[in-house]
Amino acid sequence: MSLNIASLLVAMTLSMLIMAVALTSVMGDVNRAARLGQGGAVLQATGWVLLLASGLMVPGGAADLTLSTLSMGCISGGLACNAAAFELWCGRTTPTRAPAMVAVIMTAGYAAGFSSYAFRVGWANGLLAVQMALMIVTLVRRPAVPVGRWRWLLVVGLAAQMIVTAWRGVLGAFFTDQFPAFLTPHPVNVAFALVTNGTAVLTLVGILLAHRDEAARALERLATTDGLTGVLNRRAWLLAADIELSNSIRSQRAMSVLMIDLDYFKQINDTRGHEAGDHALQFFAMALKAACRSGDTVCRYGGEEFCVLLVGAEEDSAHAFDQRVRAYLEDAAMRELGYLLDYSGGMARRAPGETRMADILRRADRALYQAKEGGRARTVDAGAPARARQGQRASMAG
Ligand SMILES: Nc1nc2c(ncn2[C@@H]2O[C@H](COP(=O)(O)OP(=O)(O)OP(=O)(O)O)[C@@H](O)[C@H]2O)c(=O)[nH]1
Repeated sequence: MSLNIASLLVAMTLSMLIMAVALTSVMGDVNRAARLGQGGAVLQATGWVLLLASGLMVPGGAADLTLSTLSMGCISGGLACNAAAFELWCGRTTPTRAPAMVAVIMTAGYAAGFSSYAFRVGWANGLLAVQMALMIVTLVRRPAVPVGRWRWLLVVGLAAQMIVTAWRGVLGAFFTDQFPAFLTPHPVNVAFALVTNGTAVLTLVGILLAHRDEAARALERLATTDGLTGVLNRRAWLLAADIELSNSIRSQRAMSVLMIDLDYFKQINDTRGHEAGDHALQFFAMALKAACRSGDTVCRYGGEEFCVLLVGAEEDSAHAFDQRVRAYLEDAAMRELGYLLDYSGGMARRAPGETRMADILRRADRALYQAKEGGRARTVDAGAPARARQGQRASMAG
């Protein structure tokens, strides 16, 4: 039986090692969260190798103390890495330090109390169970970004591992005669080896799925946002605008569009360089976003052209938006860019019965052209025709 638990632990360690190596080699170039996940897998596998190696040393000797302490540091450090990885994947940008602090306290306490078997087994397993509880809390809390159902799989695995780990600690600390050595074939020890192995597999699956989720999100971001300014690109904005147009028709809500073209932008590029031009575009996109209310959407329509969809905005609030942006530019452009930045704008609103975004945009574009023709640095309001043309009404009915 003692051979069985030893072989179980060796098999578990081997599979952890294989998974850690596979994980680092198949994932390629990865972000911080995935690196932490890989680091966690490598540390835990190393911890178990060291723990098994410590069993070959003279019990209680210096080598046993060193290897066992290092193994505890690796195992709990690995859990702390995984906890941080899961937090990042759940969209929390600054992971809590609690799991890492527990790892440090556990390893230090383990080394200090190593001479007492009951203490070190109770202490180490108790605090490892606390780390698992912290990871469960991380995964159960509502994520800040959409996360797949994989996290519930991990929660179940971690909960099982936490229970057997805590139970193992209680046995070692208070019922030492039932669990007098690392390889004692107590059912809880066997369950511990099996569950730890199962959770390691689940963690690997979780890491890969989370990595896939994140790659999908990154792809979506790339496909929908403008790389330079971070606002929506034209395609994504037009999709969002169509949805908003339907909402606006259904709820009889107003909707305005402001089409913007920066004035004399070519001069900025020509006199200050392309990088300064890029910086001006970023600054301007930020100014537009800052002036938006919740629900409004900004896009880079192309080159130095932007479009803003003002949800629920009648004439007054659309003009107020335009004024806010102009006031901000007047106040901040010189300070931030070292020169004045201005724009021409064309504004249009949805007419009653109007169902095509293209028609609203066409009016806004015409108004923008008039603003340019009129001397720039102004916004022309095309307003909303009293009612949509006959053809538009027909297409609505169809
Ligand atoms: N730096 C930078 N310049 C860009 C980018 N996209 C377009 N441009 C430049 O924007 C300039 C637009 O020039 P024009 O269409 O003549 O417009 P303008 O100089 O603003 O003149 P008006 O619109 O008539 O006031 C061109 O020089 C483009 O190269 C970009 O991503 N970065």
